[in-house]
Amino acid sequence: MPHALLIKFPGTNCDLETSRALEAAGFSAEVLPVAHLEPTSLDRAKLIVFSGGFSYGDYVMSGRIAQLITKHKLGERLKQFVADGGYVLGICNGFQILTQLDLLPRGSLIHNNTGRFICRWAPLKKNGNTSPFLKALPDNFELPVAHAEGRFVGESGDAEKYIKDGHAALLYGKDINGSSAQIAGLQDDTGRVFGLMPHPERFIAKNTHYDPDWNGAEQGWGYYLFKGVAEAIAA
Ligand SMILES: NC(=O)CC[C@H](N)C(=O)O
Repeated sequence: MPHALLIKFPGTNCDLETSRALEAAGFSAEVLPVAHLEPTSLDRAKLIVFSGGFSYGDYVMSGRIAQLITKHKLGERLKQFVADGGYVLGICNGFQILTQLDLLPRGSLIHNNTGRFICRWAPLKKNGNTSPFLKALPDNFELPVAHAEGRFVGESGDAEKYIKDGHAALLYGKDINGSSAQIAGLQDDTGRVFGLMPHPERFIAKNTHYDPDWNGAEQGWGYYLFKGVAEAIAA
């Protein structure tokens, strides 16, 4: 059974449902408070997860303090983990944290163009089919979003470049927060590092969707994201 390590910060609040989702997809899941994190904590893991929430109260900007502390605690270990074939998933606040850990293409998640926290179902679409995290999902699906700082921005021309080169693996089906090129999720060159603003862990049971029979899938769409990466790791 592959081992998943979820790193929890003060203010992380999606760790319980995320570890349940990981277990449903066949992982053994460990939630580790950042105070206990050391470079050797990564040794057993095949997947590192940064889950959703409000790490350090979203002070400075979402994810920023957690990035600094993670870098300080792990040094180069996280990069080495990926270079050795490990997988990293950042969900919502976890994606915000991942943006400055030098594991994903450049860009930031800033306040939604509405100026408000948004909490809703979001239509999503895959951009190509290179992400192991999205392999088990259809081209179009929905997941819940819940964020104030979910608007992806890059330097001039970067968002369009990420669409073309496939780094932008997941897009919104319509504009919900002002994200450049409607980017909802980004991956690295290997596809083993993936961050997304929507919450797959909130849609595991299909009856939590407003139309449970939509597309006739057995489970909620979020389940297939965790399943996809479990299958990639097993392959
Ligand atoms: N649910 C989340 O992880 C999102 C919270 C996030 N820190 C925000 O932008 O509001």
